[in-house]
This record gives sequence, C-alpha cells and structure tokens, in this order.
Amino acid sequence: MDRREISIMIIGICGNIGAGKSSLTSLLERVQGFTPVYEAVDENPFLKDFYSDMKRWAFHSQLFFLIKRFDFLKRVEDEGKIIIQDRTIYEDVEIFAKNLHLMGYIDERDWRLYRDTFYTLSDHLKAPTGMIYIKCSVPTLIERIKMRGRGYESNIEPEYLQRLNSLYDTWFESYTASEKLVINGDTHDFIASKKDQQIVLKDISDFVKKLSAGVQSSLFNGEP
Ligand SMILES: Nc1ncnc2c1ncn2[C@@H]1O[C@H](COP(=O)(O)OP(=O)(O)OP(=O)(O)O)[C@@H](O)[C@H]1O
Ligand SMILES: Nc1nc(=O)c2ncn([C@H]3C[C@H](O)[C@@H](CO)O3)c2[nH]1
Repeated sequence: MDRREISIMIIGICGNIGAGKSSLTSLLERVQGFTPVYEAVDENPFLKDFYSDMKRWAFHSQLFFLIKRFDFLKRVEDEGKIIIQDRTIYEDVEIFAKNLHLMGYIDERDWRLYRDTFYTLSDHLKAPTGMIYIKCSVPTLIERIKMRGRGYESNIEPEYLQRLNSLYDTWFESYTASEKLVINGDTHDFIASKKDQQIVLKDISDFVKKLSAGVQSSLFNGEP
C-alpha cells in the first residue's frame, strides 16, 4: 500500500451559488494552513454567455467546468497534506448539468455524452475524505450573489437557485462516498462575526479529527 496516498486528506466544500465556499476555503487556508483548490470561475469563457442564453450555452459551459475541474483535481494530490476543494466534481453532474437536462437545456444525446465523459474521467479520481455542505436558503443566496456583484450573475432567478437547492438536498442526503458535515450558512456569518467564525472552525476541526482517526485506522488495518 502506498503510504503517501493514504496520508493525504481531501475535503470537499459543496453548496449552491454564493453559499460561501470560496470564502470558507480561504478562511481555512489562512487559519488552518490547508491547501486550497479554487474553482476556475473567471476562466470559463462560456459563463457570461451561459447566463444570458442558458439553452444555447449549457453544454459548452458544463463541458468546460468538467474538464477544468478534472484537470485541477488530477494534479492535486502532490500539493499538500490537507486539501480543501472549493466545489466538487460531483456537483457538476449531480446538480448543475442534471438541472440543465431537466430544464430541457441539455438534450438526451448531449446528456448521455456528458455523463459518459464524466464517468470516464471520474474513474481516475479519488473520492474526498470528507464533504462539507454549506446549506443556505434562496433569500440568503440572492443577497450574497448581489453583494458579491459579478455582473453576469445579476439575472439569476430565485427559481433557478431553488431548483439547484432541491437537487443539492437530495444529492447530499444520498451521498455516501465520504464523511459529511453540514454548515448552516443562513445562521453562521463566518465573514463578519468572530463568534460564528469560531463556531464554524471548531466544527470543522472536530470533523477533521474524526476524518484523521478514520485515515489512521485504515492505515493501521492496512499495514500489518
Ligand atoms: N456565511 C456567510 N455570512 C455572510 N456572508 C457570507 C458568508 N459566506 C459568504 N458570504 C459572502 O457572500 C458572497 C459569496 O461568497 P463566496 O464567493 O464565498 O460564495 P461561493 O459559494 O464560493 O460562490 P460560487 O458558487 O459562486 O463560487 C461573498 O461576498 C462573501 O463575502
Ligand atoms: N452551469 C454551471 N455549471 C457548473 O458546473 C458550474 N460550476 C459553477 N458554475 C457557476 C455558478 C457561479 O455563477 C459561478 C461560480 O461558481 O460558476 C457553474 N455553472
């Protein structure tokens, strides 16, 4: 067994648009020294067009995100001990692409091609050791998206966020590939409130301890 492989811990942070994933990733980098992997948002040449015409650009945009995410993830394992990943590849397929398919913006043939591509690529990836879901209501998401002020997100409809939220809840409930932790993003302002920040950091630190115990025990069981 490769000792290096099991000594690395990957923690995914999942959640809807504006839930606070990048902010939490950056907090954990600053305070805990975790190695961050950020989403390639600004690099997506289709995103602006996607938000003005979802049907026209859905497939291109999904394919770009998928390839970028895979490209980042396949290189990540050499980069640090505890890796914190701002959005996971599961969300591409289980949330965003699935929603666009359900809305009729990705037709059956493209959906099959996208899923085949996803499964072929994801065969080469390790599941995260732990998954943290920042759960937020739609009004909170809208407020934060507005506050962040990315121009091309200004016409995101509450209904779109609600559809994504429903898919998130269903997917996270059935997700079993790793240990899970939920953070209530409506009630915990880990940006402006020191007290909330401490609560969230403590929850994550306990979660990491639990994950570390799992990694240690699999190391122990695997190495006579
Ligand atoms: N818990 C929180 N309390 C208050 N404000 C927050 C919280 N989390 C994030 N914010 C603010 O909300 C905005 C969006 O946060 P952030 O960019 O981290 O979201 P994200 O989940 O990474 O979004 P995306 O899915 O678009 O990448 C930022 O302006 C950030 O300062
Ligand atoms: N359509 C679509 N599919 C994805 O897989 C995906 N991943 C992220 N995004 C959008 C959400 C934010 O605007 C912005 C930052 O997360 O990028 C996506 N959009």
